[in-house]
Amino acid sequence: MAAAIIGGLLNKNYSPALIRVIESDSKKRLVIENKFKVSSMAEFKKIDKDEIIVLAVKPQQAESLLKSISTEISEQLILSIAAGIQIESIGKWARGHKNIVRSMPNVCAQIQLGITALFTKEVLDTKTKLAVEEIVSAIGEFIWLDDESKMDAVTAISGSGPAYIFYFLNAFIESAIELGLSRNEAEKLCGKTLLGSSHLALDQLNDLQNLILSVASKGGTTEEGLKQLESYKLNEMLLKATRAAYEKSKKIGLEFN
Ligand SMILES: NC(=O)C1=CN([C@@H]2O[C@H](COP(=O)(O)OP(=O)(O)OC[C@H]3O[C@@H](n4cnc5c(N)ncnc54)[C@H](O)[C@@H]3O)[C@@H](O)[C@H]2O)C=CC1
Ligand SMILES: O=C(O)[C@@H]1CCC=N1
Repeated sequence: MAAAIIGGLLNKNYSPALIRVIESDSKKRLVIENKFKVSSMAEFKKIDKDEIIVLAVKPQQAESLLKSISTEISEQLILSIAAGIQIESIGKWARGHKNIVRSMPNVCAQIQLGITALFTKEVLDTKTKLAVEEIVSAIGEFIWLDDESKMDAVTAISGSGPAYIFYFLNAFIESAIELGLSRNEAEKLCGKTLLGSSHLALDQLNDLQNLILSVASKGGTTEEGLKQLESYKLNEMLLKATRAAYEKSKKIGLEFN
């Protein structure tokens, strides 16, 4: 995810000289240096006052990392993308640090079509707020949340969501092959169907029922397909899947708090 953010910033003409990467894995560090031409190091050295620290390690790695750098940081802004990790925990591990924004982007950031939710308990000054918004705009769109507890739902929906869509697309392709199409034909037809449908739906998200009706002719083929989706209760499956991800996000938060 950090690489997606760096790629987005460079794409927006950010100077590589403004970005420093801290990556403990030497192989990954080399890849990042070669790909993005940014400087990188294995661990934190001195951090300037106006640098923004993007916390992009796995939730399980956040505590030890923050504790190890807590003496290096003063008022710098920490922008966390770690799933489940609450602002209170980040503050505690960073010795009472306050200047924290919690966020949840998604993997579509890799092509600057991500959506990021942001939350802070602080009243950010205009310059800091703009800087945060500039970072997340580099990877797509963003929304500010009014309550940190919503972050668990966001994680389950737009954070994990791309994986559900990829899962669906994979199954869709497999079905197409089962019906006699070649893999190439199946990938092209299913991929473009998902892309076109997404674009069409984005303008009419409050009227999806009508869009469904516009495809499903009375007595036609789509009706038969939809009947199967209904009988296997796809909507209930989706609710179960998102609820499980939501509960896991809450559990991570409680585990580490
Ligand atoms: N992958 C996704 O689609 C999304 C991930 N996230 C969140 O983003 C965070 C990162 O996820 P990924 O990029 O998938 O994980 P990742 O494992 O690919 O990246 C984390 C990187 O941090 C490095 N690292 C770990 N401890 C370190 C330390 N002490 N000092 C320096 N570097 C250290 C690791 O070597 C690794 O390269 C997670 O907290 C995840 O919850 C959020 C939204 C979407
Ligand atoms: O699966 C995860 O835990 C992370 C958070 C959202 C997407 N990936």
